[in-house]
Parts: sequence; C-alpha cells; structure tokens
Amino acid sequence: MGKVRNSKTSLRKEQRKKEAEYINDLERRIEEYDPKTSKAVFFKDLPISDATLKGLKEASFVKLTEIQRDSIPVSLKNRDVLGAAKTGSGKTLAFLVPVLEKLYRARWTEFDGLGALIISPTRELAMQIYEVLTKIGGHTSFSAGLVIGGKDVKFESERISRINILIGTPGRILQHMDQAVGLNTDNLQMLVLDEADRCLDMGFKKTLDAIVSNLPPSRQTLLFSATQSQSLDDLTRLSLTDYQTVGAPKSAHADNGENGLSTPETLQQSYITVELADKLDILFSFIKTHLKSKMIVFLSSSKQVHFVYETFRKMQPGISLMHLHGRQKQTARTETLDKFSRAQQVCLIATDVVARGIDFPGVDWVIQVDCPEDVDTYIHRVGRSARYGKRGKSLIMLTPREQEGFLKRLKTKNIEPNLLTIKQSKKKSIKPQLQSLLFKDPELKYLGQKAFISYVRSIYIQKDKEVFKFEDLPTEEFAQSLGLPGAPKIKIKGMKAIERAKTLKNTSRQLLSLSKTSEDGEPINEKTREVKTKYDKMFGRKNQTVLSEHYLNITKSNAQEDEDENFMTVKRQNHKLNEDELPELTVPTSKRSIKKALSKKASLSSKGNATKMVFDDEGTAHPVYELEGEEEFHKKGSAESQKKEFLEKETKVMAAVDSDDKKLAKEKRQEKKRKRLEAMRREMEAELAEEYSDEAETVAQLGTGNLSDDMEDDYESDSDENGRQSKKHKSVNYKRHAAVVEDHGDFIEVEEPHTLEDLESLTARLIES
Ligand SMILES: Nc1ncnc2c1ncn2[C@@H]1O[C@H](COP(=O)(O)OP(=O)(O)OP(=O)(O)O)[C@@H](O)[C@H]1O
Repeated sequence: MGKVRNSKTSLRKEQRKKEAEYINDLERRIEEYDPKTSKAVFFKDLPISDATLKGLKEASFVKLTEIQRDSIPVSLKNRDVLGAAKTGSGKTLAFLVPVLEKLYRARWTEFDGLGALIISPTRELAMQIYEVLTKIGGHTSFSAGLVIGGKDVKFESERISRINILIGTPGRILQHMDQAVGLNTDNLQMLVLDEADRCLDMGFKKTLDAIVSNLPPSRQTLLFSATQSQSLDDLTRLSLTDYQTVGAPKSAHADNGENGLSTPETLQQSYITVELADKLDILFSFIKTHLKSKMIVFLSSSKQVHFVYETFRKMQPGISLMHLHGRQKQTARTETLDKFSRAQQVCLIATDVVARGIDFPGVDWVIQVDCPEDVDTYIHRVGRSARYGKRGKSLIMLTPREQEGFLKRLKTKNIEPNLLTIKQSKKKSIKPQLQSLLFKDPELKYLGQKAFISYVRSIYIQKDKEVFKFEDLPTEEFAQSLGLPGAPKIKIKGMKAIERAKTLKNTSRQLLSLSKTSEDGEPINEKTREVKTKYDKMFGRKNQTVLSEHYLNITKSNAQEDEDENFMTVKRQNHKLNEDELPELTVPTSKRSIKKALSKKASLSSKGNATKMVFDDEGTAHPVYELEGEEEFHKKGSAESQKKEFLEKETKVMAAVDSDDKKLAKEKRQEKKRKRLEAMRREMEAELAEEYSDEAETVAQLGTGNLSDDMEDDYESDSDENGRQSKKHKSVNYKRHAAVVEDHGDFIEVEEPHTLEDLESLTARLIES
C-alpha cells in the first residue's frame, strides 16, 4: 500500500517537474520572440501552450488575424497593450489568449482566486466574451464567471470566490467589490477593458476609477477597441505606464483615420438625404425591398425601437421582425440575440446596446435611421456587418440639417459614404396606415407619443450642435409621420434655467413652448391656462394615461393646431372651453348623460353650431349636425314633432351604441384578463429561466487544467510544490458530437456548448454535481 502511494507521489512529482520545464521553455520562447522579425501566420507559430492551442483548434481558430499576430506576442511579454483594430477583426481572441496564457504560466489554480478581470460596457458583449472563453478554454483548469447585473448579487457573491477569470459590466463588478464578500482582487494578474474607449468615457468614469483603485498596480492591463478616442489622462487613470500601442497610432489623441484605420474595406457604405418626417416611409420601403436580407436597424432610443417594432409588425412587411433594447428583461434580450444570430432573413430593430462588439454572423445591412451621436458610434454600428473579411453594406439616413455636419465628421476618419437616391417608384408613404393604427389603438398612440418625445429629447441633449440642430426640428411633421394627431408637448429638465439665461434670446418660440411647465411639472399651454375645467383636472390627473393625451388632442385649440390638417383634431374658432360644452365631445352612453346631452341647456350652449365631429373611413372629420335653412326646417313639420322624432331616433342610436360599447368593454376586460394571466405566466417562466441562467452565468469550469494531452486526469487532494492547497474537483471535457451528457464519476462528458442554452445546461450540471 505504502509502495503504491510512494510511486503515485513520485509520478506526480515527475509530472510537476515536466510542467515546470515546459513553462520555463515557454517563457524562454516568449522572450526570444521578436514580433518585428517573426512571421507568425498560425496560432501554433506563437509561443503559447498546447492547452490553449488545442482549445483554439477545436473552435476552428487556426490562422491569426492581423491584430492577433501583432498584439498577442506583446501581451505575452507582460507589456500593457492599447490595441485598436477595425470592427470584426478578431480583438476578442487578441486578449483572451494572453489571459489564458498568463494564468497558465503562473500555474494558477481554482484556489488562487481571481486572476483576470475582463470589463465590457454591455451585458450582451460580456456574455459573448464568456462564450468565446468557454470555447477556447476547455483544456485549462480555470473557472470563469460572468457578472452582468439583472441577477441576484447574493447568489453571485457566494460563487465569486471560486472564479479565476471574471467577466462583467462595470456597475456589477463594482457592486461585488463594494460588498467585500468573495471578490478578492489582491492577486489580480490582468485587467482587460474591451471597448476600452466606451469603458473609459464619462458614463463609466466614476465606476471604473473605483474598480481600478481596488486593483493591485502590478497587474498587466490590456485595452482593446475599434475606436480609441480617449485622452492620455484617461489611460493614466488606469496606471498604464509603459504600454505599447498595437494597430493604432502611438498617441491616443491621434486620428485613426490617418492610418486608414476605421471601417473594414469589405463594407460598402452609403447615405441618403431624407426629411425627418419621411424616415419611416423610407425604412418601411427599404425593408419591403430587401426581404431576403439580414439587417439591423438602429434608432436612438428604446421607445422609438418599441414603437417602430410594434407598428411595423402590424403592417407586416413580409420579413421576421425582432427588437432589442436595454429596457427589456435580460432573458428577452438574450433570447433575441440568440434567435437573430441564427436567423438568415430577419430585421432586428435595436438601440446602440448592440452597436459595439456583438458578433452577429452574416449581417447584410446596417441601417442607421437616426444619426449616431458621433463618428465612433457610426463605426461601431456599421461594424456589425462585414465582419472577419465578409462583405456587408450600410446605409445612414441623414436629414438635410444633419447632412453637411455629419459627412464632415465622417471625413475626419476617412469615411466617405456614397450618396444613394431612392427611386420614386419605390417610395410609398405609410403615414395613413400609421395614423389609422394609432387611431384604433390607444396603446400604439401612447408608444408613438413616447417615441416622439424621446427622439426630440435625444436631439436636444446631443453635444454636437453643428450636426444636431434642435431649433430647426420639424416637430409637427415628425409627429404626423408617426401617425400622431399633433406634436405632444415636452418637458425638458433644466429648460427653465436656460430660458432665463440671456443666451436664449434667440431661441425659437417653438422651443419655448416645449419647455413651459407648471409648478407640478406638467406642461402648460399659455392659451388654455385660464380655462382649466374640472374635466381638464380630471384628465390631467391621469396624465400618464393615453386618455388624457387623447382628450388633450381633441380639445386642442391653439392657432397652430387650427392650421393642421390633422385627422384627429377638431377645428375650432373659439379657443376657450366652456364646461357645459364638454359633453358634446363624447358620445353619451348612460341614461343620465343622454338626458343631459339632450337637455335644453345643452342645446342652448351649443348655440346652434355643431362642434361634435364624426370621422369617416378615411379618418376625415365631418360635423355631425349641419345647419339648414328655416324654410326647409318648417317643411319637415313642427319643431315639437321634429324634436320628438329626433329624440326617438337618437335614443335608439344611443341605445345601440351603448350596447356595442358594453360588449366592447366586456371583450376588453376579458382580453385584459387574458393578457394579465399571460404576463404572469411569462413572468414565472422568466423567473425560472433567470434562476437557471443565474447559475449558468455565475461560474463555469473551463477544463481539466492538465498540461498533458490526458484531458481526463483530475487533481487529487494534495499540496503542490508551492504549498497551494489542491483538492479533488470536477472538471469538464468538451467532446464534439457527444450526443448525450454522461457522468463518469469525477468528470462529466458533454457535447461542446454551441448556444447559450448549451452553456446553461452545462453549468447547471456543474453546480449540481
Ligand atoms: N483567428 C481567427 N480565425 C477565424 N475566425 C476568427 C479569428 N479571429 C476572430 N474570428 C472571428 O471573427 C469574428 C470577429 O471577431 P471579434 O468579435 O473578436 O471581432 P472584434 O474585433 O472584437 O470586433 P468589434 O470591434 O466589433 O468588437 C468572430 O466571428 C470570430 O469568431
């Protein structure tokens, strides 16, 4: 027995000695490697471990891309790196390979804690990095974890101490650091910022500084992005001292464009000039004429995305539509990402949440309906197409006001898109359809109002005033193009102060009217201020609802609106509202209101002038009552008999309307109930899914960690030469095409995870076991 143990121990010692020699040899090769003279073409030409090479090969990564060839050797030499390369050029592997290698050479184990921290600005990107890591890290022993928010912090905290490579979004990482449980960064070897310029910009500044202040200064730092616009001060914040710039000019201030570095050559870029109010017409026509394409449509806010998605869906352009924005539940976002990645003919309507880093395969078109805030955002958006040498096309819609300024900005980065013109025959207005949709569905109208407001606000807050000219916005036309009866009033924070400022002398009246708010924060229309009736107050109280807006629109009375040919506004001469007039605006349904509507007082107050309007099928407003001549009136009989006849007729009509309304209300109630149940069901499913994905996204073991080819070997309870505690643990072998998950005691064989669901089930198994 003792002999057996002795021979096992000496075998292990022998193994460790071999490992040490192997690592020494790697270190020597790295030192000798000269990136300038060496002509590495394949990953195997680089001084990297067999374990990583094997993982790369299994994931079909054999040949190096330019940024990988240039940056990996520098990172392997423990230098800090600032890497810039075009979108889709393989930056993810350019930092993941050095991460694995660094920990590998340090003989990092599960029990050494956090060795590498990878920060990504979005959850989607973090998930994608995690996925690539699990693909190539299958032959190492490291555990990888994902912390991206939207999950239970406590659950993550319990597992975080086991993680060697942590990938996450800035906010969530800091949250874990603040909690001071589990996440120990004392030993951290490497910090990576993907989409570095975004991580470093103002939005993340405080969070990032707080994270960095918790990290040991001795760590190595890698920064990657397709755009590098941050200042040297920003880099100093990260304690980047002796860093090497790869694939970009030495100075972070320098312009990438000068080096021809901005967008892939395989990307065909174009633009069209289009009025704001025609954008949706053009978009819809474009989609209808590109039904066999895979495209991403970028809009500037989640509300616009929501509105365009919901209305276009109803108009059925003939292609599968999807939408993605940051206000969706994480489970829905993940599901959409997954579905869109797999689909071939599909249109994804999205915000900039997917503008950076996301690697969707085979995107034919990137359409930018709203002008991006800057050229960098443009570069990242169009970079969702033409990835890894593939062909792709992009189209940006520029309004006549934005065109000159934005083309000038693009030119500073050597981007000169071609001007496209739309054939007259292909132009088709969808405005009437949108108007009719919104007229029928108050929820859509509500979405439209929100979309309008968020677009206008987005223009207002843009920094680049040469491109975005708020004062010139054709708000009325834009509102109508969304199918709205008129431009909703907008409250813009801080406008009161601006108003007071002298600089606002020249601000347009339109802007001022947008900015006026009452003490309780509600918008004020100067002309209607003194006629606030109890109905106004009632509807005002429900200001969040569609109803109040609808009410406002049918009672709108300022001169500008009178000029509108809006299909829902009532044209009025008299701008003041009398309380007694109000019943005329609705169809009475109760007996009391019928009586009131037909009362002498009511008829007197109308003064013979018809103010109630009805709408024909085209949505054109007509007066209900038309004045007729006295003679004609008397021909029809006495006033008394006509009144009686009229009353009888109207009562019948009202009764019919009443019954229809009741039926409709009942149907609506039932539908609401059905929706509520459906929502509850979906929420329960989402909760379950989230619990499940919490596990999946918290920790996964990447591989066996064995240096040799024997992938099924596990550690046993022991101490190694460095005195590190090591104990028996489960590990995973990725075996392609293994149809069934099999448990072999100490290791689990699984099919290589291809999708997020695969990953989830794999991790669930790990945690269970
Ligand atoms: N060496 C390689 N061999 C084959 N395919 C590769 C290689 N490197 C990267 N790819 C593929 O190229 C695509 C783009 O890679 P990646 O997402 O890393 O690009 P990126 O430079 O990070 O882009 P972005 O700037 O948009 O974030 C991915 O589909 C990836 O799988």
